[in-house]
Amino acid sequence: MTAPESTPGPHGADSEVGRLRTVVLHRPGPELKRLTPRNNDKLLFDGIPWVARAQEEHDAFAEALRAREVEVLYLTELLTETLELESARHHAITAALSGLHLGDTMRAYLARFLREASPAELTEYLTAGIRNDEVRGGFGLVTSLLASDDFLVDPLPNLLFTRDSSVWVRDRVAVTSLSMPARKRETQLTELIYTEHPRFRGTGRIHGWHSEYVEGGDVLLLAPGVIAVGVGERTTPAGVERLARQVFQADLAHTVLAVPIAQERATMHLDTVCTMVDVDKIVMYPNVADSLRAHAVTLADPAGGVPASERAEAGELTLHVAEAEPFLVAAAKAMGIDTLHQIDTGLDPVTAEREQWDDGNNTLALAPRVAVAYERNVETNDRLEAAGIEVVRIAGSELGSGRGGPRCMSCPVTRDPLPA
Ligand SMILES: NC(=O)NCCC[C@H](N)C(=O)O
Repeated sequence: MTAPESTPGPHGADSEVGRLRTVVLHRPGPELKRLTPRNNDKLLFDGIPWVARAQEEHDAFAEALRAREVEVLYLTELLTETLELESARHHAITAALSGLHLGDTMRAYLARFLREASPAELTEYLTAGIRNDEVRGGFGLVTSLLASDDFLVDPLPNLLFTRDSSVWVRDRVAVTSLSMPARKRETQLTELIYTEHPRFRGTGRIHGWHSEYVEGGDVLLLAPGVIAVGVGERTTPAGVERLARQVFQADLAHTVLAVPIAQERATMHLDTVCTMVDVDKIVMYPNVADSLRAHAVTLADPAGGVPASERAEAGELTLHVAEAEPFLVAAAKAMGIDTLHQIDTGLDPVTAEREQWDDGNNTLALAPRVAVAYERNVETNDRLEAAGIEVVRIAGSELGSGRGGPRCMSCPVTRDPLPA
């Protein structure tokens, strides 16, 4: 079988706010129906979403993007198209069955079963998972000893948050490496799409799911050449070092700001505390604003005359790590602007805390000064408007139960470059 022909790119993004052209979303599907009060914590949801309503909310989000002439690509459609290719099917099935919990009998049965599935069925099995009581063969010790509702292939309810499993940096895509066990398999799928789908085949890649932990929600393209990376519950110090080396080597950035954030669920990613809404404006959780600091990481001796790619080959890529400075100061310096203006979430600490929890800071910029935000964060949205930002409000009562907002739920594939 062959996948449909499609015209590639140009794809890429060099900021958070250049006009958004193409985005990858995931419409919530059967994987959300796997959530129960017994497994929701492990699967990183704070509640049990009403799936039909979550789909309605998500459709309205996609419609708001299309109304602004943004091309919406769906992850499952890309995956199904990718799985029309025999090599992709083979990789996907092998990776999904690599877990040591299966045992040989069940693994062999599932491999045969999945090989016979159509591309659309295979997409569903890979995303919604397979439960022990759903299989019709492969019975043996593992089937008998596992509980009937144990998963043989885990569901991926957090696919909804397409931001985290890949990030475009200029014309390269970084397939990320997710730290939480419940999310690890997601990047097997994004890597497959970017490797095999005709639209993306040949795209230059950095990072990868075997690399040190970096999650897309921690990566903010503050300006062309300047990337902020949160280091906390998800992205590790080694992860930001690896990413910095790769972006310097490929000449994708001149500065990476390593930003320590509290290792807590409320601040799991940098984009839960701040997101860019204009070339020089950031919406930020005021309760952390004063304490947020950053180490500017640059290439040591960047003017040494030898290109970074050659120095990397020679094993000589030395990083310079500056002393930590207040985040806004370090960011403005690296961006070459006088001030990175902060817009606060909420008016008082309690409102700010509530709206931060409900992803008030997690906005998706469609262009400079135009951002999608959850409607529920009334105070933050008012403040954004007072600062001259057009707010495109969407409902998120069900979508938000996984703790992610419009930025988390979107992977920008193409943005217009910012005017020089
Ligand atoms: N960028 C983001 O902040 N993504 C939200 C991810 C939520 C998901 N339930 C998680 O815990 O990983």
